[in-house]
Amino acid sequence: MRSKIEKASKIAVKDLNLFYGEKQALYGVSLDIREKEVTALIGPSGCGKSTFLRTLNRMNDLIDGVKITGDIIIDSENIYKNNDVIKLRTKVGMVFQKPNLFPMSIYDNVAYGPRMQGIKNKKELNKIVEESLRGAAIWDEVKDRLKSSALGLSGGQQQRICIARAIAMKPDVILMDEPTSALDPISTLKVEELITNMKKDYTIVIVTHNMQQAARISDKTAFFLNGEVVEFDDTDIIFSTPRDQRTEDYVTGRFG
Ligand SMILES: Nc1ncnc2c1ncn2[C@@H]1O[C@H](COP(=O)(O)OP(=O)(O)OP(=O)(O)O)[C@@H](O)[C@H]1O
Repeated sequence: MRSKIEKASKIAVKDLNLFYGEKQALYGVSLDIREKEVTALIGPSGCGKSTFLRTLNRMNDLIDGVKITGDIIIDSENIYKNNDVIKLRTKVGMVFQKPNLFPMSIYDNVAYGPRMQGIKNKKELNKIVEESLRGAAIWDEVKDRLKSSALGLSGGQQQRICIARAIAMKPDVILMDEPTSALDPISTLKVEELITNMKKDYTIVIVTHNMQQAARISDKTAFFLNGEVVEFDDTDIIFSTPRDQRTEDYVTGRFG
C-alpha cells in the first residue's frame, strides 16, 4: 500500500498527439503532473521527450507544420484554447540543455524578463535579481560581480543563472530539457541539489538521459518509447518494480 499523500494536479495532459508535418511524434499521451513534485521524462533518443516537454509551454508553436490534438490543462485552463502564449510562458518557464545566457552582465540577464514585463523600479529589480539568484543557489558566488559578463562564468554557474532567469519570471512550473548534460559531475550535483530544493516552490518537469539522476531527484517518472508513454508512476516503482517489461528492459540498461 502506498503511504504517500498525493499532491494536487497541476498539469493534466489528455490524449495528446503531435505531428511534425506528416510525421507523428507523440501518440495519445495522457499524464497527470502533480504540483510541487519533480516529474522526470526518460526514454531512448528520439522517443519524443523533448517534443512532449515543449508542448507544455507551446514552444512547438514556433516550428512550422506542427499539428497538435488533445488537451493540456494547467490550473483548469486549456492552454491550447487560450491564446495568451506570453502569459503561459511566464507561468511555465524553461531551462535548456546548454546555458543560453545573453552576452550581458549577470544582473542584466536575470533582470531581462522582469524589465520586459515593464518593471523599471531599480529597488524592485534589485530585489528580484537577488531573490532569483538566491533561489538558484548562486547568490554567494556572484554577488560581488553582478555587473560582470555572465559569459565569464563556468558552465555550471551559467546554468544556475539560467535557472535564476527562469525564477525571476515568478513561474509556477519550470521545464528543464537535460539541464545537466553539458555539465561536469560536481556542477551536475549542485544543479540536482538545487532542483530538489526548488520543488517546495515549483512544479518541475525534467527530461533526462541519466537514469541515476531521474532516480535521485524525481518523484514521478514517465517512460517514453516511440512517442508513447509506456509507463508513468512513482519513480521508486519505475526503477524497482515496473509493470511493463519494456520499462524494466530500459531502466536496467538492456536497451537505449
Ligand atoms: N522540428 C522537428 N521537425 C521534424 N521532426 C522533429 C522535429 N523535432 C523532433 N522531431 C522528431 O520527432 C521525434 C521525437 O524527437 P524528440 O527530440 O522529441 O525526442 P527526444 O526523446 O527528446 O530525443 P533526444 O533524447 O535525442 O533529445 C524524433 O523522431 C525527431 O526526429
